[in-house]
Amino acid sequence: MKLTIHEIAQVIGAKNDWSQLTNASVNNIEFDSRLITAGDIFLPLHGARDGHDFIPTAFEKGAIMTFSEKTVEQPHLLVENNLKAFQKLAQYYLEKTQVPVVAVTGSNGKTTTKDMIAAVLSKKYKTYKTQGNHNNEIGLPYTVLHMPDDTEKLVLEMGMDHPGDIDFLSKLARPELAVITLIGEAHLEFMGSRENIAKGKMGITAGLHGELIAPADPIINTFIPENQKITRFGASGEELYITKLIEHKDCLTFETNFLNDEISIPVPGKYNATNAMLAAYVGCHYSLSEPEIRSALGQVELTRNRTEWKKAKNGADLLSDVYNANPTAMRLILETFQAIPKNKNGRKIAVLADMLELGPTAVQLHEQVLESLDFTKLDAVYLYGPLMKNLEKVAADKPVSHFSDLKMLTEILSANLQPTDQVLFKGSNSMKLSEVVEKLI
Ligand SMILES: N#Cc1c(NC(=O)c2cc(S(=O)(=O)N3CCOCC3)c(Cl)cc2Cl)sc2c1CCN(Cc1ccc(O)cc1)C2
Repeated sequence: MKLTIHEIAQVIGAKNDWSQLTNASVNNIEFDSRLITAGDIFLPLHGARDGHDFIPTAFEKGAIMTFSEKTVEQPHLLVENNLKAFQKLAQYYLEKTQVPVVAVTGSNGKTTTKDMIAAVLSKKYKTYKTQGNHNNEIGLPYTVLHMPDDTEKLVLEMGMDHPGDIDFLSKLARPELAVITLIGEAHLEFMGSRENIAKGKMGITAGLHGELIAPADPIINTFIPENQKITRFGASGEELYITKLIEHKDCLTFETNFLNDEISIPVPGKYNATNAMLAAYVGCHYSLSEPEIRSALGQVELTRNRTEWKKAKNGADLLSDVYNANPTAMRLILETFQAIPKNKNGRKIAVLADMLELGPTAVQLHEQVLESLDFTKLDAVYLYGPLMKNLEKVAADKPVSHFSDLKMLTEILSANLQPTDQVLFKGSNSMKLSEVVEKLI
C-alpha cells in the first residue's frame, strides 16, 4: 500500500494531534490481529469482541499505528468510527491510484464469475481480485487497500446482506464496468421478494460510470437508470447468449453468438457456461483476443468452498460457510441464517465446528457463540470439535448436541435430514465440515 501515516491521518480526518507521530510508509492495514506484521496499521473493529481489546497484541506483533475510537496509550489515529475511516481511506486510495474497477454481483455465481473475469484480464493486465468472501463493507475496502502496488485492473465482488449494501460499495469503488450474474430466489436471501433482490443488485449502478452487463430478466427493468449503457444476456435473441453447450462430467464446451470459436472450461454446469460467457464478453470489452480469452478460461482456478446455498440429495437447503472461521464471521453467518424464513414444515439446524488459532481466549470465544444462537429460530445445534465442547457446557438446557467424531455427526445428520430442512455449516476449514456437506449433496 503506497500511503504514509500523515497522509492517512489527513484523509480520515484524525482528531488527535498526529503531527508528532511517525510519518512512516505503511505496510498493510489489518483488522485480524493474527495477521499483523512489522510496519502494519491495526484496525480495531466491533466484531464478536471489541477490536480495541486487541490493540496491545497488535503492537506486540509489530504494528506501528492503530485506528482508535478512544484515546489509548499506543500511537493512534483518533476517529469517530474506525470502519467509516477505513472505507473512506479505501475510496481515497482508488481515486489516488486510478486503478480501473470491474464490479460483479448476483445471487449465485458472482464468486465464479469474478474469478473467471480476473483470469481473463490477467492475460493482458496485472489484475487483482477479491480474495475469499471479502465482498462486504469490510472485505471490499480491505481488498482495495491490499491490492499490489502495480495493479492495473481490480475485480471486486460485491455482496449484499441488506438493501443498500451494493449502492454503498458501488459509490466507494466507482466501477467502470459492472456485471450482474442473476437475480435469485427470495427465500434464500432475506430481502423479502425478488423485486427487492433485483433493486438491491441494481444498486451496482449507483457509482457506475460505464457499461452494465445484466440478465435479460425483466424484473430489473424498472431499476435501470436513464442513459445507462446496458448489455443483456440470456436466451437466444438477447445481445449475448449461448448457442451450443456440450456438458461433460467435470468440464464443458460452449459456443456463443459473439465469439467465433468454442470455449472449454474445466468445470461442469450450464450456469458456469453463462459465467464464462460473461467473462469472455468482459475480455472482448478490454480488447483481449479470442485465443487469450480461450486460454484463460480453459485453465481458470475457482475460489474453493464458496459460501453459497447447495441442495442436499433429499432436497434440503445447505449453507456451507467454511471461510474465515473467526468469532465475527460465526456471529454474522448465524445472524444471516437465523433471519431467513424456514421452509414450510421445515427445521433450521446449525452445525458448528471449532474456530482455530484464536489464541489464549479461544475457550471464552467459543462459549460466547451462545450469544449468537437464537433458539426461537433454531431447532437444533450440532457441535463438533474439542473447543465447541465449551459451548455445549454453557448451553446445558438447549437443543445442543456435541460430537467428537465427524463420521458419527455425518451419520446422525444424514439419517435425520428432512427435505424441508435448512442446515448451516460453519467452522475452520481444517475441521472438514465441507466433507459432511459433500456426503449430503
Ligand atoms: N471478534 C473477533 C475476532 C476477529 N474478527 C475478525 O477478524 C473479523 C472478521 C470479519 S468477517 O466476517 O470474517 N469478514 C471480514 C472480511 O470480509 C468478509 C467478512 C468481520 Cl466482518 C469483522 C471482523 Cl472484526 S479476528 C480475531 C478475533 C478475536 C480473537 N483474535 C485472535 C486473538 C486471540 C487472543 C489474543 O490475545 C489476540 C488475538 C482473532
